[in-house]
Amino acid sequence: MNINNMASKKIKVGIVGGTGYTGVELLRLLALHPDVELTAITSRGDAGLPVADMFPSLRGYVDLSFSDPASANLTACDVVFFATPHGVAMSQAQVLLDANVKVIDLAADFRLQDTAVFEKWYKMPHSCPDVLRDAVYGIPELNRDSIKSAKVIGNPGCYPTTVLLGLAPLLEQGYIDFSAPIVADAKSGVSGAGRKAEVATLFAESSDSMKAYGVAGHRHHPEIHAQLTQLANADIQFIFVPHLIPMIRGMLSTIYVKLTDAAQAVDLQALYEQRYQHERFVDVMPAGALPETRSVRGSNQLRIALHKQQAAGYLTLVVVQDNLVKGAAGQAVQNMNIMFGFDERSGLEVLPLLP
Ligand SMILES: NC(=O)C1=CN([C@@H]2O[C@H](COP(=O)(O)OP(=O)(O)OC[C@H]3O[C@@H](n4cnc5c(N)ncnc54)[C@H](OP(=O)(O)O)[C@@H]3O)[C@@H](O)[C@H]2O)C=CC1
Ligand SMILES: CC(=O)N[C@@H](CCC(=O)OP(=O)(O)O)C(=O)O
Repeated sequence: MNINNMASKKIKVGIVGGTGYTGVELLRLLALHPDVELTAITSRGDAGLPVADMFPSLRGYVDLSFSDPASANLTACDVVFFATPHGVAMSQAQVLLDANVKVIDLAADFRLQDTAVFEKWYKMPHSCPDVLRDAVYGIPELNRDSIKSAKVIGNPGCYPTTVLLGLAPLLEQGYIDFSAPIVADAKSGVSGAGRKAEVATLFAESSDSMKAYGVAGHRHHPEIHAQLTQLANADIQFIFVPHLIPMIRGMLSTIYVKLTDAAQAVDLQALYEQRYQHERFVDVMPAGALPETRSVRGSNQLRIALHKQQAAGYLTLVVVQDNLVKGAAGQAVQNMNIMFGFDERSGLEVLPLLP
């Protein structure tokens, strides 16, 4: 599609992996997007099934049926979202790019520029390093200008979005004392693990319990580390521990940082408010507020609160988001809006659901 026509004409959108949690979340957001025509939604096992038969929440809004990924007419789209496991998008990206189709991958295929690091953590070779080189890491509040002209977006992991947006204002000003490691203690609802059947996410295993996991190493550590290093222009020590908690959606990250002497004389609350004042989807709450995951459920909002820590010189940040929205599908739609010159808020002005 010619970029000059974009304001008037709907773009054709394909979703590979329409039966998973981020896939159905993309459908929920895109079904009401004024500039989008849903064109192809894939499933390997349920090709031919009307989407609304699997997801009654979409009855009356999505009248397409699933198509098999091998026969779906994805090259007729303007953009294709991959809401699939790691490794799927990179196997198809070049064919789509050759057909002038933009790609937004919700998995990790285009997040890590260092292919050796990707291969170590994802246990597979990277099949298209050339495409990766031109891909943009899709956090609009940090990379908006690059996203505008991107053809391929590596949509961030859910945990990294909370940590990076939580720390960006301090890193940009050089206000973190790197003599102590940055610590991020993060919690996710079970939808973060996807819809596929797994013992760990069975009701009886996860509904009345809480656990840390990936303590020895989680694949979001190198993703966060790479972005922090870039933002800080310095190598930093970073400790990250994710936890699974008994709720369906939502993510809360508590981040502990040591401040430089200079930062301790600064009004950091004012710094954060100023840094994010024009960002529709980042809310800096009043100093000392206690953000709750239910305050963002179903919305693309991410909320941050600053707390001066009892230990001298430390700051604690509490960040919440919905892992399926700002942590995945909502951020992907925000990226699409920027890539196609739409209003960044289109399809995303959804209020959080409470209670
Ligand atoms: N859940 C979350 O909170 C977040 C997830 N992500 C990432 O987004 C991606 C999707 O996650 P999520 O929706 O939770 O995962 P799900 O397990 O819920 O869904 C995966 C989807 O991929 C499809 N699929 C699986 N293998 C293939 C394949 N080889 N070719 C084509 N389609 C395939 C499945 O459909 P079918 O079997 O019908 O073909 C299904 O629709 C993952 O990479 C995940 O890491 C990122 C941020 C947050
Ligand atoms: C609760 C839970 O299991 N969460 C997932 C992270 C979801 C996500 O963002 O994953 P990707 O980086 O794989 O896209 C996990 O820790 O594996």
